[in-house]
Amino acid sequence: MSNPAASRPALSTPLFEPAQRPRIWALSISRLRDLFFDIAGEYVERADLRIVAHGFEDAVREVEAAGTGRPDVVIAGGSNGAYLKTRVSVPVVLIGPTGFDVMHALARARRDGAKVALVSHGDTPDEVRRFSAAYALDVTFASYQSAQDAESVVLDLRDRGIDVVVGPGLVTDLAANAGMGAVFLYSRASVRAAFDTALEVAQATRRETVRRQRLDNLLQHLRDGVVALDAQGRVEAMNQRLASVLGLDAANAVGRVLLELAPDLAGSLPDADGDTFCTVRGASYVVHRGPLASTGSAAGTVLTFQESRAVERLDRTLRSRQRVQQFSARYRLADIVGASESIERVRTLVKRYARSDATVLILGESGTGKEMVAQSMHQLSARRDFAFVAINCGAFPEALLESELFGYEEGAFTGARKGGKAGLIEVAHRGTLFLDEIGEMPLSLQSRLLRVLQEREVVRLGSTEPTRVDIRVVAATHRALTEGIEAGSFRADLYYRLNILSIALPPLRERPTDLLPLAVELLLQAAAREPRLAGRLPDAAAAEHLLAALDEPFRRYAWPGNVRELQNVIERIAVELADADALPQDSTEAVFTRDMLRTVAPEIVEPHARGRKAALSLRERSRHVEADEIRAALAAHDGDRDAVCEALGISKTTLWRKLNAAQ
Ligand SMILES: Nc1ncnc2c1ncn2[C@@H]1O[C@H](COP(=O)(O)OP(=O)(O)OP(=O)(O)O)[C@@H](O)[C@H]1O
Repeated sequence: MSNPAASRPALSTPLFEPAQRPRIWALSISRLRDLFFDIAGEYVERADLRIVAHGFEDAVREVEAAGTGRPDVVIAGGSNGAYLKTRVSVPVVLIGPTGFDVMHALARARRDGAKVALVSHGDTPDEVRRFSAAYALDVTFASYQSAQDAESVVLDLRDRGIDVVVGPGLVTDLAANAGMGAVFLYSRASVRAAFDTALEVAQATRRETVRRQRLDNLLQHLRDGVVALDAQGRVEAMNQRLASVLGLDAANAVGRVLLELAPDLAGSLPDADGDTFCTVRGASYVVHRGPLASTGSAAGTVLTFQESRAVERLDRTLRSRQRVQQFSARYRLADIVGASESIERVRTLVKRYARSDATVLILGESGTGKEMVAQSMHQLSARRDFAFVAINCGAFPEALLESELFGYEEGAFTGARKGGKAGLIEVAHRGTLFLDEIGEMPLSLQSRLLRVLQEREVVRLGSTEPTRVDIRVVAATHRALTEGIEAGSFRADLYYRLNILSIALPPLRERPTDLLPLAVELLLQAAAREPRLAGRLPDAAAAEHLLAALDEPFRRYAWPGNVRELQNVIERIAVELADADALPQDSTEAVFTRDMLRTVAPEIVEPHARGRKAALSLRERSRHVEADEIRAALAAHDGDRDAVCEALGISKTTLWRKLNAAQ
């Protein structure tokens, strides 16, 4: 079996596709051309080879006229090669005679005549002189610099009695014309060596060209303006982006001093490596300066120009993203407990409205689960992968609510954070914005919110630039907004914008069948948080068994605080249960739990009993304890409400409510 790796070309000598073979031109107007033809056949597979019968200025013209079809490298000998080297824009490989060539040519010349001259372009190489001395050869050395020179050198040698001339093509052609003997200096080996070198140079040039093109492409694709400068501040490369910013032609800029091309930049570019702000033609840029090191030459500089606005926008997006992580919906539809007809209706509406993008108004007394419904709807909607942002419109003073909702630019007001801040409307982009207690929103903000709903754009405080937002708004209220409209505290047009779809949440007292299932679920949740209850309430059946005796007093109670109030009662029961040594296993159970209820919430068991006052004061006491705890946490967290909510495991709304409830 053949080994495929063996047939693979070595990496250092890549084989080019026919269309990509290096283009090599061999240029000569002398007998050198015959040698080119002789060995060209050996290279046709590896190069796109052309033998051109031109030399000197004609050859330069031919090469440059070829444009993109220009050779990658040219091969030439003698004075022609030296002439081309400084005049064509591609590398020139010179054919040089080997020591063997010289020896061989001189030996042949001696056979043809007694007096021999070796004519070389430029100075005669030292090794040739040494060789000739070592073998006591009687050889005259002569050299020429240009084609014109060559003729007079040859004629002079003839006049000096030289019989045979050894030299490059042009010299031997002239010698033959002058009736002298002529021995061509170059052998096949020296031409072959030149071809091999040309191939290597061409391949390296090709690789370099490809690399340069890639780099150039990369440079052109950058959204920032980029310029590379040499140690003297001259442009080595500039991308189109920066050329447009500076109003320059990128190609013409290369080789010229940047500050002469764009004098406006003088004084505003960074002096050392780092960043600075600079204004170009009315727009502000963040300019970064970095070193451009290259071996063998003084270090240059690379400057990148980033539009300040783009940096700001990016910063905004990043900040928003970070905040989005804090804004996610915890509740799902399955968390909504209850099998009553009214709760089933709520579930149906949540599912239906989740498919729509229209604004929803949720109506319901405090603690009926309005936020839970809003979160469930978000979770079921196509926006579920984006933020669910909730804000209690009654929980903040007007100025704070405004900056929280709409965000602000740096310097918009005293104390405005550096870099500004995205408002919650922006944070909710592509997600849901839940405006709790919308009825409490101050009138001035109602107008701004209305504009956001109409235009789907938000303008930060202190800014004039609107930012597009794609949000779904869900608002909630515990009081009839129509009353607010009549009282002049709520805008009618905003009400109609909000009340497109609506869900009314029934108070707990209107769905007595949900009481026990809710109590069971809440007790299991409380037990899960209470290590002393671990294992003592293994499942819903055990919890239901324990709470069954409370169903009847629960049904008689009005639950003004709805599910939240029930939650508090169950929480207290859980604490009592945790304190009790063991749960009763027999018929004393009902007495046990009712007694417990009487202790933790006497107002439920005996609504009109004397104990009510005491019970209320008990509730008040617990509220104060909670509020004190929250205040202590706020002090410990330097007033950072988010941190406090995180630490205490409560929502911002709850935090606000608990603080207010104890007032
Ligand atoms: N049907 C339900 N099933 C389970 N838990 C519920 C249900 N309804 C409400 N809750 C719980 O009651 C508490 C209050 O719910 P939520 O905060 O959603 O009410 P709200 O109507 O938004 O209250 P407020 O108007 O006071 O802000 C939450 O802890 C929630 O988990």
